[in-house]
Amino acid sequence: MAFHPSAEHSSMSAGPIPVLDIAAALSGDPDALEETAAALRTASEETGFVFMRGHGIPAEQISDGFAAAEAFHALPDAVKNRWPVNDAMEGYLSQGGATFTTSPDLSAKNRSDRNAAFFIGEIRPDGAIPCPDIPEFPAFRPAVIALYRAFLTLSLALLPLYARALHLPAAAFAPAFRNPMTTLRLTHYPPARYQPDEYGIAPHVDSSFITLLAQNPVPGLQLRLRNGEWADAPSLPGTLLVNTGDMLRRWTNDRFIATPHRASNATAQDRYAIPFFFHPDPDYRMTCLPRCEMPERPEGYPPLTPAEYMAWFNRNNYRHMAGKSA
Ligand SMILES: O=C(O)CCC(=O)C(=O)O
Ligand SMILES: [Fe+2]
Repeated sequence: MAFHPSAEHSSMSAGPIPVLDIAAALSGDPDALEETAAALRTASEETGFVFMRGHGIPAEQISDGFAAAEAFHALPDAVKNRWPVNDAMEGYLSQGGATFTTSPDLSAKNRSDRNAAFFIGEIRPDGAIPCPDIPEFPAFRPAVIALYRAFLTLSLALLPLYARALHLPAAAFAPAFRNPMTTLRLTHYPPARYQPDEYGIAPHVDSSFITLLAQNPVPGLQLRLRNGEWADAPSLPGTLLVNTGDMLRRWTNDRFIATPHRASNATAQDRYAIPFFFHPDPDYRMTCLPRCEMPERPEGYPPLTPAEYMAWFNRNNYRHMAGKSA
């Protein structure tokens, strides 16, 4: 792993990915908020991925999440299929159920993605997290709920940083995230020998505003740099890997980039991944953010709601959603 510390924390990077310590900004120090937001602006304009340190989520909560993912996927199919993935994208999607194709320039003719995933969907208006209780595995629900809540709390706490990174008032995003669309995904990539055009997860950009990805001890994630080359994401213990999704890219009129990425498991061990996808409220109309106007597209993209975006995204990526309109 290439790791180049320097005097300025804002200019550290791990391989191609900048490393940002967010602790001081999250503590409410206004100078730290500005300094960290400036570094986040550069990372979001140039890389689209950033390792965040000082996020405050205990390592134990994350390792409990990985243990839950591993134990869930080890359950017999008959147990996992008690919660087949539904139209709200909640539940178990067995291998063969998805081919990521919403980025057609990246993945025109892919085979099915070689992963299975369990999706824990939207938090309910009363605050409940829709995670099933698995009698065969009682630790599952508490571990998943703790991690979901930690990721949700952190995502909300990052909004002032993203707002300042865009030169907006710190509270600018608050009205768009009153009841955010969020999904926690527990993915299993078994060891595999891949055919051409076959991946653990095919090249794609995430649908999200941002995605938080639990730091993964097993390699396999690659991102496509702006020069077109695919680079390995290094492992950086104690951090979270945060990337800009397509909604934030579109909302900022391409000022922040959504970087294509893909994952495969070429190791001899099982690989698990835990991304948390954070979107604005389903019915919030995203119109071009102030200061993101550009001469070639002065009004930005046409207004769009996350619900409309997700209907398109799910229809095109997941077999059971094909042909569904909302
Ligand atoms: O497996 C990984 O490391 C990343 C997974 C991913 O990109 C996704 O689920 O959207
Ligand atoms: Fe992704």
